[in-house]
Amino acid sequence: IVPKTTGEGYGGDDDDCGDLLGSDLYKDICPEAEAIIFARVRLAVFQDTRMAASLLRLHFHDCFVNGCDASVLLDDTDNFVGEKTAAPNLNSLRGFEVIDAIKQELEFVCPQTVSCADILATAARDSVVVAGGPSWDVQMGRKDSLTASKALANNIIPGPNSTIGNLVAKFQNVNLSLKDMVALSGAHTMGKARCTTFAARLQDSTNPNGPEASLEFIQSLQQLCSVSDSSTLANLDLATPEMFDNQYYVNLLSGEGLLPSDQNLVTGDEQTRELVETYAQDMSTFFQDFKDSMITLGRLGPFTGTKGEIRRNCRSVN
Ligand code: HEM
Ligand SMILES: [Ca+2]
Ligand SMILES: [Ca+2]
Repeated sequence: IVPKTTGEGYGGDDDDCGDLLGSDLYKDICPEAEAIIFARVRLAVFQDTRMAASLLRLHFHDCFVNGCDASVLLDDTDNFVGEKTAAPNLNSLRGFEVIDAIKQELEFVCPQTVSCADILATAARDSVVVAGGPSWDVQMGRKDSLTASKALANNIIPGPNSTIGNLVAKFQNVNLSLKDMVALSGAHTMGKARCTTFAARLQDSTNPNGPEASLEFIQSLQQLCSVSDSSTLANLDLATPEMFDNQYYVNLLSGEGLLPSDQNLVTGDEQTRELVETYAQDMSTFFQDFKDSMITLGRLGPFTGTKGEIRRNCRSVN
């Protein structure tokens, strides 16, 4: 395995952070692990199709903050503040119970063997597969953190009103490229967002720099969000919200991206617009780039080496 060389503690080949150990780590020590995770993800998505989106996002919000170490799963306690109450996560992240159920079954079959961080990475992959997207081998061997950082979660995860410069900077901050950013944004081909996250779109039916959203699209959002209920949701992909496909990019080209940050991929920068055009035209290029970037995302360390552990319960340190 070639570790990604990075600075700032990301990448996992410095100090005692360890490294990923390959995709067949559990073959001998917990051969049922991947089948158990897949079955649980498939069941969860069957019961609630949005769960595929939610599980994918959990892995993203984990990896951005101190790497893929399941920090996002730690519950707050009287003397510990985790990441769950950070602005990008609060009243927004879902799927914790699915991860709990997977962990419980794995602890029964092979105690303290499969890390919560590896479960997150695998559940994210399986969610994409179940929703009709590409598959890839998940590199295993992440350890679970003993800590979390609410401050970092607040600062490092991009928000929905980010400019293109902001988006690129926040991805580059964790050593992900502009291309990774555009490809990974394709995750918004499924799932939902609250009205508060796209309020800026309700005003902006005429965008001087890019494709003009149809009045119908903007009006339907205005109507949806006119009810003052902070939990009202819209589909991130208005056409195929439950399918993992390249429709998200097609929507962007017709001005029908939901989040301001989504639409900025077309209006804000020539390089990102060209990638959007490529992915809108060619699903297989999108699938290839998406899985490459997911593997890169999943390699964000530290993998915490001797400092980490394999939690028995994903919500708390041992
Ligand atoms: C490029 C910068 C990104 C921004 C600004 C962004 C922002 C957001 C926002 C505001 C929401 C709605 C949250 C809510 O209303 O509760 C959302 C949902 C979502 N995001 Fe992102 N996101 C970005 C990148 C990503 C990436 C890289 C992934 C995964 C690889 C991802 C996966 C998702 C998914 C699947 C949902 C729907 C979740 C659900 O329905 O439960 N996003 N995102
Ligand atoms: Ca983390
Ligand atoms: Ca879709």
